Amino acid sequence: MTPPTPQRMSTAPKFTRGTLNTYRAPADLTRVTAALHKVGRKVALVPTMGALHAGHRELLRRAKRLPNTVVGASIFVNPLQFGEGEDFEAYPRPLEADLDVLGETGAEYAFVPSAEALYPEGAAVTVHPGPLGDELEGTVRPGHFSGMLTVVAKLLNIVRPDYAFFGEKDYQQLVLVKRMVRDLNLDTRVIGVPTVRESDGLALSSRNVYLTGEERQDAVVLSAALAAGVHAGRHGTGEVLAAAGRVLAARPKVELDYLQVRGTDLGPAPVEGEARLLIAARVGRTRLIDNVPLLLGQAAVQGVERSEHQDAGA
Ligand SMILES: Nc1ncnc2c1ncn2[C@@H]1O[C@H](COP(=O)(O)OP(=O)(O)OP(=O)(O)O)[C@@H](O)[C@H]1O
Ligand SMILES: CC(C)(CO)[C@@H](O)C(=O)[O-]
Ligand code: BAL
Repeated sequence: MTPPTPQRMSTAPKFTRGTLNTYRAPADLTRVTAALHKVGRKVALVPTMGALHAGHRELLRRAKRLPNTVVGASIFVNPLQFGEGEDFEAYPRPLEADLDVLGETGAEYAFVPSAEALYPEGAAVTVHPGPLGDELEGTVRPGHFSGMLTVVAKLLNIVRPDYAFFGEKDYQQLVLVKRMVRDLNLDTRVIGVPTVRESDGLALSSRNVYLTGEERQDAVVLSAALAAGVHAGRHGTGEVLAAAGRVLAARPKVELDYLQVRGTDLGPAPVEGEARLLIAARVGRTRLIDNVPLLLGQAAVQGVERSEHQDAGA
């Protein structure tokens, strides 16, 4: 039997772009993915806030590599994760262009709910992120991670995806989503995807469109500082932060919110081994975040030796 694709389902999609069907009502999409599961298909979800760029395309591309899997994305600018004075109203919403991108990448469904459809009675019951929700991004954006986890929990319950893809660019988000899925026994495998960057190192972000020409040049200091930190990994956390700080000092207009070394689970940094270096800063009125993996202590020396060995064609 040929497995049904969403466009052959009884719930009528709003319109079609290539193989893409767009659903606005949560119940319609739930019916479609349940039917797909019944015939043995897997489902992958890429949650987004739209304004799609090459970072999102990479998430979709990775999802498309899965066998026997129907891939789709949600586009929803979630009011619950924005604080007062943040850019909820200004956030770019180029829906038609986004649906074109999804069609081009071979996505088969887009979930584009309204706020009324997702929160018909408001949001009285929400997900509590635990202590990590108040650290790093949480210190600057109180309540952000509760709002983010609440909408992600809802999306996972509506779509029931076997796989959900998240970018490492929002590393704290990725760690918290993984933790929520474990702690609440949600039946989805969360897959993290490395950050896609511009050729000068700037992490792609929907918010980059806010930057003026001069700010765009300043913004490169975030990834440059992280690269300097990684380079200093063998000397330990103190030297990592000092090296990154020296690079940041060259762009005094960039205002640092935080620069921290943490463990890969965002617990305290280890003395030795795998860690994460995270940064958040304001460039003009735009707030940007970035992070990279790094090796600390002797592990960094061995890491360099290993990659030199590989470069030598061993
Ligand atoms: N440069 C990138 N590389 C890989 N994944 C990314 C990148 N940018 C965003 N993502 C991922 O895409 C998903 C949707 O993110 P979102 O729609 O908020 O885009 P964004 O570019 O991160 O926007 P924002 O400016 O709000 O941070 C998230 O999982 C996010 O981590
Ligand atoms: C995961 C997400 C779609 C939830 O609104 C958002 O935080 C994002 O785009 O990273
Ligand atoms: N990309 C993370 C979502 C947010 O900044 O609200």
